[in-house]
Amino acid sequence: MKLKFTKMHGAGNDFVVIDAIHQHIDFTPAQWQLLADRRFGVGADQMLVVEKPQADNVDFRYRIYNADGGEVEQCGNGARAFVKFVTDKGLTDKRQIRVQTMSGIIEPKLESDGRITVDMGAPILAPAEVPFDARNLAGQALGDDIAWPLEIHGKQVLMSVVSMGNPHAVQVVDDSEAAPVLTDGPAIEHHPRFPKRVNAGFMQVIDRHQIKLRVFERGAGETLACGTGACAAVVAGIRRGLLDSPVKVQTHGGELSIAWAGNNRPVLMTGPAVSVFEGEIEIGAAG
Ligand SMILES: N[C@H](CCC[C@H](N)C(=O)O)C(=O)O
Repeated sequence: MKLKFTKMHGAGNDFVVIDAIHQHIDFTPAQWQLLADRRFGVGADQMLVVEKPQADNVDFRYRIYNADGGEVEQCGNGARAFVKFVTDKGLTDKRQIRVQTMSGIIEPKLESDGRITVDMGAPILAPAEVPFDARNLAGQALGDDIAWPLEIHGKQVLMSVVSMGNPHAVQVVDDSEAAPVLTDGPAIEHHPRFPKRVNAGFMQVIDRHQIKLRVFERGAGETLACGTGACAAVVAGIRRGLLDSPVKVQTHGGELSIAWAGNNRPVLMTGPAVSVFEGEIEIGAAG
C-alpha cells in the first residue's frame, strides 16, 4: 500500500505520524520496524497513529509504536507532535484536545507561542504498577522516594521507578555526558525485575530547577529527548528532595519544562513540536 505520512520531531525525538482516519492502517511489527528503519525505511524513534475516538468524551485516539515494532502505552514528545499534526491537517479546530491512549487520557494544548503543554496525568509510583518486581529487595528511602539497588554490569545502581503510563527507571549521575548510557542502558531496559522492560533515565542535577537528562528508551535506544522520561526524572528528583517545580530539562535535542505539584496532581510538560516533511512510502508485506 502507498502510505502518506508526516515526519515530525519533539526536541529531536523523531516520529512518523500517520492519519489513520483517512487511511486504513493494519501493519505487522515487521512493517512498523521497516517504517522506523533509518536506511530501508523512513526512519524514526516512534510511529504515531491518529485514529477516531472510541469514546464520547475524547477527540482522538493515539497509538504509539516503538522502532522495534512494539505498541506502547504513552509518548510525551509524541503528544506534542500529535496536537500540531491534527491542527495543521485541519482534523480539529480546537487548540486543546483530549486524546485517548493505551494508558488513559492526556490533554495536549497548543500555546500562543507555538509551544505545546500536555497534561500527562499523575505519575504512578507503586512499584508493582510500574511494573517493577521489588520482592526480596531492600529499597533505600531517599526523601519521599524509595530507590532500589539493581546490579548492572557488576556495580550497584540506585534506581527510582516511576510510570507515566509507560515504565521508567531513573538514576542520578554526576555527569550525564560521561554516563554509561549505551552500555548500561540495554542492561537496564532488559533487567528481569521489569517484566515489561523499561526506559532508562540518567539525570544530572544542575540546580533545584534544572537537570540534564539522557534516556535509553525501551524499544528505541538512546533518543535525543524523551518526554515521559523527563516527567519521570522530575517526579523522582522532586520526591528525592533534589528538585523544585518547575524544572527545565536539558536534553540533547532541546529543552522541556516540567511542572508537578506533587502527590496525585498531574505532571505538565511543555516543549516544541516541529513538522519536517510530508512523504509517501510503498509498504509491502515486510518481513
Ligand atoms: N520508548 C517509550 C515510548 C516513547 C516515549 C518517548 N519517546 C516520550 O517522548 O515519552 C516506551 O517504550 O515506553
